[in-house]
Amino acid sequence: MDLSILNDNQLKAVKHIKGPLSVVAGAGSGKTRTLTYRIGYLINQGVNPLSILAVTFTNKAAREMRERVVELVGPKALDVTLSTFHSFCARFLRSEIEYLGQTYNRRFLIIDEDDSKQIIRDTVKELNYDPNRYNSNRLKSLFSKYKNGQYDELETIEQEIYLKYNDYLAYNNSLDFDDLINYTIKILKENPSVLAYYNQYYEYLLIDEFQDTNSVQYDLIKLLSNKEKNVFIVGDPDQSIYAFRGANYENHERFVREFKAEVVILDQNYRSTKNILDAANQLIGHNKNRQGEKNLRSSFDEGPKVIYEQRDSDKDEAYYVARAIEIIHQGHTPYQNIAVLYRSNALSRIFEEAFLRYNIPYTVYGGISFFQRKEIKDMLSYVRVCLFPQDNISLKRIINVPRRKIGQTTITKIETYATIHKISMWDAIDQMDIKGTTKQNLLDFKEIIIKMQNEIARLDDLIYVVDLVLAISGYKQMLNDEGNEGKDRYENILELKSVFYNGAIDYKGTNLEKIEQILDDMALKTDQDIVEDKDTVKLATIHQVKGLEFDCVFVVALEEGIFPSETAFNSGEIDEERRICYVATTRAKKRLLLSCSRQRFRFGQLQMNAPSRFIEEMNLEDDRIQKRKQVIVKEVAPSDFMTSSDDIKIGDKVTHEKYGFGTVVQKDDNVTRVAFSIHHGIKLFTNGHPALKKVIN
Ligand SMILES: Nc1ncnc2c1ncn2[C@@H]1O[C@H](COP(=O)(O)OP(=O)(O)OP(=O)(O)O)[C@@H](O)[C@H]1O
Ligand SMILES: [Mg+2]
Repeated sequence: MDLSILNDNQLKAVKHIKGPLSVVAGAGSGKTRTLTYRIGYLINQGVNPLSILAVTFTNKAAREMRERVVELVGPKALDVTLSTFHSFCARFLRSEIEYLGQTYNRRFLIIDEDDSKQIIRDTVKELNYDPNRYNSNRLKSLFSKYKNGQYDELETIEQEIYLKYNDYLAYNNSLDFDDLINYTIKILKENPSVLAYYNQYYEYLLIDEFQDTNSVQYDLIKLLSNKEKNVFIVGDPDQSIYAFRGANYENHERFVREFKAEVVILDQNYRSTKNILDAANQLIGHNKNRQGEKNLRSSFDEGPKVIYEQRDSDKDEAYYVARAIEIIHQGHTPYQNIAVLYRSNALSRIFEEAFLRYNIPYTVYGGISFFQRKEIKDMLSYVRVCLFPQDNISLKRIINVPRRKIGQTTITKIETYATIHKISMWDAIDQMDIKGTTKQNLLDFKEIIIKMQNEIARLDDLIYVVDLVLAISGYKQMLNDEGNEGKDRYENILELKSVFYNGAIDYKGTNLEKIEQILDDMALKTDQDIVEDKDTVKLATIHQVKGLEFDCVFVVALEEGIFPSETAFNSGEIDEERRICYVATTRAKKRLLLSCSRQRFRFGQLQMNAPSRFIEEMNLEDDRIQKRKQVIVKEVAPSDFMTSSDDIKIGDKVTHEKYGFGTVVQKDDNVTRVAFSIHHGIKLFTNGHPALKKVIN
């Protein structure tokens, strides 16, 4: 292992063996690299790889880190536990969940966000509450916050839904993502012998992207660390962008305080050119209450200037980006080294259209992810039911897909019977008294599953699991009958084969044991995990590219109301938005292009937006930005306006005593929305508000 490529502070961190250490460092300063080398260094110093637990933010990052460490020290590194918090907890619970008592057993199902929402919807319906008022999206995020300790109390009806939702999960031996972490903590807290075992087992903990841990994860780290406290955390408080999930950038200081940790600061950036880094540093300098303020230095020349472009319409902006990509691509930058980043998923569409037109190959992160597709979930549910026929949630998904004349009424009847008799639906089918053909249809279904079970157990290569399920279930026939759309879905399913293929290599044990691990992995996939390394331009939200880097980055739709987002009202939230923008700009290695548009269709309405304040804050050397500052000042000359404000309509120019010149961007029955200059952003007024004066051109 060659340590000479590390700088002094990196080396100091890598060589730190005993006791807690916090590496606080800016973007691209080699935090992740330092953590990777430290794992290698520990192993070289004779530390048992089994006693090392390293936590990364995504499964993909974990896989890449494992590959790197294997390169550094060889196959011994395969024994290191390298996973996300959720995967670690899933693994822990697969062996320890029975400590929770009767309700759960090891064969639990991990349900994803969509499943959770569906169960909440069903619960609200069953309790006869208004599904609009008790909207499943809102409740899901509320329950999640509640489970994470971000909320102290739920209102009475919410509490009722919450309890019933949890009962349903427990009854069906299933856990949502939040449960994974909470139950792990619960077991460790309540069972000193289990805690002692894990404390003895894991002697070294390493956490990447520490700035995005929430308090529950923090508690878990604390529990897992034994009295030696060999805890190594790396992170950048300026890149903390998961406040909405309870992440707290102050955890760094808390860690240093509570663990009495040593601190190492890295301030040499090895990713971006000087121009890019200057812009990023200027931007983040506007945040108040920064923790561990640092001044990042670039290791490179100035490089090309950061480019800023404002277009008249969102479509124009997308075409501008497409053309720029073509030029950059012709200059020998592969598509895969280019990323287009935006604040929220909905903004991708207009760029996709432009890329299609220009024949630019692209991949969108997120959206409907591969593993959320119906056909993929159906396939996995079949496999689940083969492994665990008692899994009601999976069984319900596929019992009548393809159609087997088993209607919703029958399914509900079986479920009710099963609940009353405290048995699974699978067992209920045998015991229930059902008439004629329906009974036969149900028995036929069971027969299909039993046949699959037998065949899967006998397979000598797991790559055939998918074909087998497709054929025996009749799913393939069903897709065949669907024509073109069926063909697409069939192709998606074929992609699953590689997952089983890889899983078969990665895991040991019987077919069933391997499949069990593969299913867990898939349940815990994140957006970053899905995108393959094809030569395509990556379209992504900023949250999805944390920790990654690209030669060329476009940050688009940089407009007041979009980025910073309209919902970020107070200065704390604006600071979070600014950190998100900082993450975006620091993904770029060589080129950074910022763009926005004057008009944009959003939520079905035409909206006028001012350029984001963040552009000005980057202090770019760009005449147009300087000129715009002057224009704004000039346009608020007080003599040009009349006083009536009743007839203000969308597109009108207005002025306000405090906010100056602005444009009306939206108006409904009650409210007028006005976009002011970058300093003030979008403001809301009741219609006819006297403070708004229309400007006569
Ligand atoms: N000492 C070094 N010499 C040369 N290159 C380095 C050095 N340290 C790190 N790098 C390179 O710098 C880039 C950024 O490193 P890395 O991703 O580890 O930074 P990071 O601090 O984790 O960034 P982020 O804050 O975005 O997570 C990588 O391409 C890495 O290989
Ligand atoms: Mg990193």
